[in-house]
Amino acid sequence: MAAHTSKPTENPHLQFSKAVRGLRAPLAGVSGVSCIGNVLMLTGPLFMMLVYNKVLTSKSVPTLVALCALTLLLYCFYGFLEGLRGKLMARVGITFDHRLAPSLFLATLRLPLHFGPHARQHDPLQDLATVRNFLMGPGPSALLDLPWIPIYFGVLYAVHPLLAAMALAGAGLLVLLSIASQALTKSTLRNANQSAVSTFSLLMDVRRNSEAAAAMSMGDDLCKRWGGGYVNAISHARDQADQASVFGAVSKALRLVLQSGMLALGAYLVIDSNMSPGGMMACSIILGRALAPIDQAIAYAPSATAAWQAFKRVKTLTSSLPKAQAQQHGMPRPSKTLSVRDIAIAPPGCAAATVAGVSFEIEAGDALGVIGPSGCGKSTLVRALVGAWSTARGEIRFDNAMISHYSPETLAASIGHLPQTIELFDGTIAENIARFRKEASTKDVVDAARLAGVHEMILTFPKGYDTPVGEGGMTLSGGQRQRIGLARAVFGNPFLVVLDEPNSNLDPLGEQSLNEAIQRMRQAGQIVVIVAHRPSAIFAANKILSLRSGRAEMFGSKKHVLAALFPRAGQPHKPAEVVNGGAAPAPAQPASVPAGSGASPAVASLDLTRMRKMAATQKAANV
Ligand SMILES: Nc1ncnc2c1ncn2[C@@H]1O[C@H](COP(=O)(O)OP(=O)(O)OP(=O)(O)O)[C@@H](O)[C@H]1O
Repeated sequence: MAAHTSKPTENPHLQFSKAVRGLRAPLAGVSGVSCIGNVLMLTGPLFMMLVYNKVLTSKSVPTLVALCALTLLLYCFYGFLEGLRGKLMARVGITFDHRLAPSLFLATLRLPLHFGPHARQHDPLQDLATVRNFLMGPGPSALLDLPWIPIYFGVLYAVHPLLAAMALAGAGLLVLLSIASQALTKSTLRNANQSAVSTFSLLMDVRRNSEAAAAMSMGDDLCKRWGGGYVNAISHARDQADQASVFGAVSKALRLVLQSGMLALGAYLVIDSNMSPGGMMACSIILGRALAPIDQAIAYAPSATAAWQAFKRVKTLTSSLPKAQAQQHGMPRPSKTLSVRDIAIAPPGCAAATVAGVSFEIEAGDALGVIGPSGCGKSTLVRALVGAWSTARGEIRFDNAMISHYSPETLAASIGHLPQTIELFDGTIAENIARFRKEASTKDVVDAARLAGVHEMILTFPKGYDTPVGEGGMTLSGGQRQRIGLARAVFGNPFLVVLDEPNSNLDPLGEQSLNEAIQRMRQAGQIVVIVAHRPSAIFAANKILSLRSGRAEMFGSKKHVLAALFPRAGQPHKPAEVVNGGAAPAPAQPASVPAGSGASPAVASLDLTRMRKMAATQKAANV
């Protein structure tokens, strides 16, 4: 059974259904092996019966030797089949995992974008591991033996109906015990899982923010908070173990009672001349064989329940993630315009929009500066522009085509993004710049680094482009991370490059490189969107979108917007092109913007003096 990996771009739900369907054939094979194995399990009782009834009565040593040889052969074959069944189940588990893991990895990436703060409740890859481990363990084999119980009962019935009745009553009791055990452990298991997930999330947060925790001596308090969830998870695990051991002990005792009861009943039937002593021994063994799968099912019930719950969680999650929309085949890479039409954006997991009523259109060669006070929605807007967050209303179009009509490959090649929090991944500088694309050439990586003005800086590292950046880029300084993040954003000359506060960690040299890079991208016919707090970041921009309280306040050429926002004394207030079809800027009370965020003036966070100076410089330079 060759394990093959799924195409990770497919819908996770589709991939899940495929993986489940893919289990059918191998499980049918394992059932076939189980079937032969269970027939072979009758070897022991038959051997015993023949020894008692034939060999002992005839006192024939050759018959005994022949019987022993045959039994040995059959047991060897049985052993081979058991081994084969175990190996097959291991491969079933691995194949299921391989088919789902890539799409569940992608689903994990999308969780925060879809569920927002509730994303931590899901850990599909951990759930997949639970299912895989169950499939690879002895649990499924025990379950596959269950359908054979009636056949053993049939054999007992053929020997004597009373034996079958007794076995049936015992099996019924064991099944009831198993159902009660499952019902009781189910909620304990769910609670244990929830506590474990929340404890793990906090642990990850602590690891990520260890500097702040250490600097402010938050360790003890964080430990108390983590400990609460941890103790909870552990006590759930203890409850579960307690329940399992009680049920296990009761079922074991019941089985022993049944075994002895069966012997007693057999002895009574022998005394009554209704059965031979060989038959009595054989029936006792058959009963043991008939009850073994039930016993095992009880033993494996907790892991089976955990695997079933994990399986259902993965199923629910994959079906709740948005499906990829139909893409138009052969859509070329965009090269002309970016149009935003009356969009509203709600953060993932939130019902209310924090940005609404934003419209603008920019063309190849434009650089748009997005300005406004903290919390006015700049990052929210650019997250929607790059497709990380979806829009609740309105449209974002590249060259007049909806963004969703482009294939993921085309979008990946057409969009570059430098987020506000620079997120580098554990790998080398070259790998990070190349976005971990295996097929990226060294030339493309160096070109991107040159464009971002970071090539010389990279060469100063002892290992140059092969320098490992560490987890989250921790071996680099903030400014170095930002400049490498810029190189990653411009890698492959994407049509749209979105930079969220790209100069927040840069020195003057870095800012100069940034502005030169923006100028070069404009000349190359790319579109650059820059979110800015510091005026120097929008030096190379030719258009400005001013946001206020989640609404577009002004949009137009930089000269006009800056003149409108910062009129000089005595200078006529020349209004910029007004958005929303000529309507006045919307009142500063958009949907659900938290109170207080609209209180500050539109560009209060920008340094007004520097901004005025810049407006004058731009006017002189006529940018
Ligand atoms: N993931 C989120 N979930 C819920 N609300 C969010 C989320 N991200 C942002 N917000 C809210 O949306 C509003 C806009 O936030 P955004 O980050 O877009 O502002 P910003 O203009 O980029 O601010 P800054 O200049 O400080 O970076 C804020 O009120 C913020 O509280």
